[in-house]
Amino acid sequence: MQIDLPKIFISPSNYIQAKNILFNADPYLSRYGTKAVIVGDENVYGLVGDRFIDYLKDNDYTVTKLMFGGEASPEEIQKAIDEIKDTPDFVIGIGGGKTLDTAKEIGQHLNIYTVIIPTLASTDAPISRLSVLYNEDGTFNAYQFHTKSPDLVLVDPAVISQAPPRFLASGFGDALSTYVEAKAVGDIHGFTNAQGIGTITAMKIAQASTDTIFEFGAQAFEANKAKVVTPALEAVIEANILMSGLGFESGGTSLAHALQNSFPALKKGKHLMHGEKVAYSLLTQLLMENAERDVINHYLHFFLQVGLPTILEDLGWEDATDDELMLVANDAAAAWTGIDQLRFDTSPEAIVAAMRAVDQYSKDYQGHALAE
Ligand SMILES: NC(=O)c1ccc[n+]([C@@H]2O[C@H](COP(=O)([O-])OP(=O)(O)OC[C@H]3O[C@@H](n4cnc5c(N)ncnc54)[C@H](O)[C@@H]3O)[C@@H](O)[C@H]2O)c1
Ligand SMILES: [Zn+2]
Repeated sequence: MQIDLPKIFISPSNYIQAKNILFNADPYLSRYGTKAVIVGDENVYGLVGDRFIDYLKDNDYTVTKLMFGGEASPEEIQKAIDEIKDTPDFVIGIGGGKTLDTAKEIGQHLNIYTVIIPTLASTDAPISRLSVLYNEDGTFNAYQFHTKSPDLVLVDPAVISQAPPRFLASGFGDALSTYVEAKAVGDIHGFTNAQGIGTITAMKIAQASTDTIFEFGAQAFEANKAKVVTPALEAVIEANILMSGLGFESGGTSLAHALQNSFPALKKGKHLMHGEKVAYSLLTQLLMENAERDVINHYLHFFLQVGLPTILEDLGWEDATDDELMLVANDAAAAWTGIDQLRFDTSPEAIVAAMRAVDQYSKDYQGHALAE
């Protein structure tokens, strides 16, 4: 007898969020052993990483420090693994999404515990059981799926509150896309990143992420500008990282993520963060789905409030030709095999049309908003 398509929900073993937890982490880390390897970049070591290593050493851990060079590429990951001589008990990734994806790869490769410490709420990468790999030139390489999710995700809002608000806004872009994309996948009973079909649980969590951000995002953004932790900031950190992470992984990603992955196909434009690319791609998906005007306005209004891209100029593509936009659209349409099953026209022509329509809609929206 054949089984039904399995509904699958996966998650990290532990998520712990508390202000100032980083320098009080010993009780939560000691269960994984005493021999740690830590991966971070120069910037993050300077901000908190080196002090954290001192804290670990003061608490009798032995620590091997690895330097992340900036790209989660197979080459760089292999280089990091080669530097590890003596198998540690656990790996700690500290920093942004690319560093964390590298740490997950190391944990998987060495078959050791994986501890993830995001110093930003810029993506939902901390939660997932996958790493997004890139080529050295920054183009997308592959989604690398692992056999287990992180053992511990340790989130310190005091650290995250010190980062520039652009990072938090990017996290809003990534997280607000989660429900819209999961819904599109759920509508066709499509496969998710958890390698099954979605659950009501994942969909409800994705919805909760959106609701939390719309309710507390603006206040949280201001708190982040002031570099302080407030209940609103704590709420959206949980929404950007935990809720969005659980929602996207077991709910599914669709057009917006396929599209943002393809931005490098057009070899010009501004350097954008993951969540910024997702934000523009989400607006594109909403127009392709023919979402109601109130829904589009809701997202657009919020994106403008927090400085997320809503016009082509924000991407550095104000003079992009249709042929150039078609490069991106073709790449997106080719990259995701399920794309043509979505319940709306996902042809490259439809993608380009929607990208242009977003630009025009936002310009007009802003014009009217200014005139009011
Ligand atoms: N694996 C997944 O499920 C998943 C999900 C979403 C995104 N991603 C990946 O995550 C990556 C994007 O991550 P990102 O947006 O965090 O950017 P990033 O990792 O490329 O860069 C983060 C930058 O912020 C700096 N930084 C870190 N903490 C800081 C702090 N507290 N203050 C100031 N600067 C700080 C870092 O030094 C780095 O330069 C992409 O590669 C994307 O594909 C993966
Ligand atoms: Zn994402």
